[in-house]
Amino acid sequence: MEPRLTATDLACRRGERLLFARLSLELSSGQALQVAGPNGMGKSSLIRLLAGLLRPFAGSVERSGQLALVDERPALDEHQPLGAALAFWGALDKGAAPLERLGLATLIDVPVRYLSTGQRKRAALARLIGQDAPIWLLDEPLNGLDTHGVALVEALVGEHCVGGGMAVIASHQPFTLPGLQRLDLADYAA
Ligand SMILES: Nc1ncnc2c1ncn2[C@@H]1O[C@H](COP(=O)(O)OP(=O)(O)OP(=O)(O)O)[C@@H](O)[C@H]1O
Repeated sequence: MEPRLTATDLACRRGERLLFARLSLELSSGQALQVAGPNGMGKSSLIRLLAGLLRPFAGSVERSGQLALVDERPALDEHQPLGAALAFWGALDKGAAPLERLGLATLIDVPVRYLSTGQRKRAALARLIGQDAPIWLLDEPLNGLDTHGVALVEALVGEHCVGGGMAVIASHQPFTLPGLQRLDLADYAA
């Protein structure tokens, strides 16, 4: 089955505030979309709506295909060495995480709590790839990464899409990818 992600007439309310409304999007195999907008516009909220973790105030989200989410919480045991923490998920996941390419191979004995921000982000990417899901939802995937890390994420997303996957990238930073679509949340402010 072809992966697909469709949002129709979405509105999002957090607390008493309506953040955005009348937002529709449709992504299919091979496509990537950057969600941009200033702090607090609701980029993270949109990612969580698309993931099914938040209920829309109005509208609907339809999805076919497994999804994998990267946000600021990598869901790795802080007390375990990185290798063991990743192995926990590796036993459940279908794919293999490219530790060497992600710059993690020399860190497998380091407890997760000692990892730097960028190293944590790389570990989250290892989990993302391990999940082997066609739909990637990436909330600020470039945070904490150096220029080499940024280029790596751009390359990984490009390869994922060429391989038939799709990605939604919430980021206020420039993201370089051929054919990248763009949605500015400010255009949907309620
Ligand atoms: N549980 C909540 N209850 C009430 N308001 C919330 C809740 N969670 C988030 N908000 C508010 O919703 C707004 C949007 O938050 P969100 O994290 O989606 O924004 P964002 O565009 O991702 O911001 P940033 O770029 O700063 O990460 C913010 O004003 C935030 O304070």
